[in-house]
Amino acid sequence: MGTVPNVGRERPRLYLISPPEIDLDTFETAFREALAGGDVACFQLRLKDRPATEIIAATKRLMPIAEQAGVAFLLNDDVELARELTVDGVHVGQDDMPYKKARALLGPDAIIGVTCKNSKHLAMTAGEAGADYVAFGAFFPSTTKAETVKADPEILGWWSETTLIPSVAIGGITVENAEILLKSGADFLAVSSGVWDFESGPKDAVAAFNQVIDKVMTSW
Ligand SMILES: Cc1ncc(COP(=O)(O)OP(=O)(O)O)c(N)n1
Ligand SMILES: Cc1nc(C(=O)O)sc1CCOP(=O)(O)O
Ligand SMILES: [Mg+2]
Repeated sequence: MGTVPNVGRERPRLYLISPPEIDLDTFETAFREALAGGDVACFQLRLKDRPATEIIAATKRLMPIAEQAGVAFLLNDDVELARELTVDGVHVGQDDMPYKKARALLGPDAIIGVTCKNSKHLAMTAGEAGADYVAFGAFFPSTTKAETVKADPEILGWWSETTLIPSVAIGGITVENAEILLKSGADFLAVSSGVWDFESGPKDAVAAFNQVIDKVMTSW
C-alpha cells in the first residue's frame, strides 16, 4: 500500500487538482505560487481527455517542482501512463481501471485513491481492497466537473469513525465552505477552482485554506 501523507487523523491537508486544461507555461507559474502558499500534501494532474503527449510534457515539467516541495504527484485516470512516468500515484474513478488491476500494475508503494461519490458501500469495498484513500463528493456544485453526485458531509463523519483510511472531500470546495467538511472529519480537501480561480491568486488561496484548517484544528 502506498503512503498517503496523512494517515491517522492528523491535521487535515490540501490536495490540489489541476484545471482540466492548462497552458503549461502559465500553469507552471501558478503551480509554483500555490506551493509557496503553505502546506500541500498532494497534486493530481487531471488534464481531462487531453492527449498523452500533453500529459507527459506536463508531468515532466511539474513533477520535479512537486518533488522539491515534498508534494506527492498523482495522475488522474491513466494507470499505464502513471507507471510509465513513475509518478507517486493515481486516482481512479468507478468507470476507470479497477483498483485491484491498478495496484497490480503499479505495485505496493504507489498511492492509489478511489472515487466513492456518496456511497458507504463503494468506500467499504475500496478500503477493504487496499485503497490508500477514498474520495467522497461532490459536496458543493462544481464548475470544474459538470456531472457529479451530491454528497452529504455526514459520510465523512461515518467514515472517520469506521476506519483510519484517509478520506478526501471533493467538489466545489472553497475557503468559505470548507469548514463544515473539516468539522465532519475530512482528512484532505481536494480543490481545483477554489485555488486556481481564487481572486488574489493561488498562493493566497493555499494560505487561506491552511488558515481555515488551523482555525478548525484549534477549535477542537
Ligand atoms: C481526489 C479525487 N476525487 C474524485 C475524483 C473524480 O474521479 P472520477 O470519478 O474518475 O472522475 P474524473 O476526475 O476522472 O472526471 C478525482 N479525480 N480526484
Ligand atoms: C474532479 C472532480 N471529481 C468530483 C467528484 O465529485 O467526484 S468533483 C470534481 C471537480 C473538483 O474541482 P472543483 O474543486 O473545481 O469543484
Ligand atoms: Mg476518472
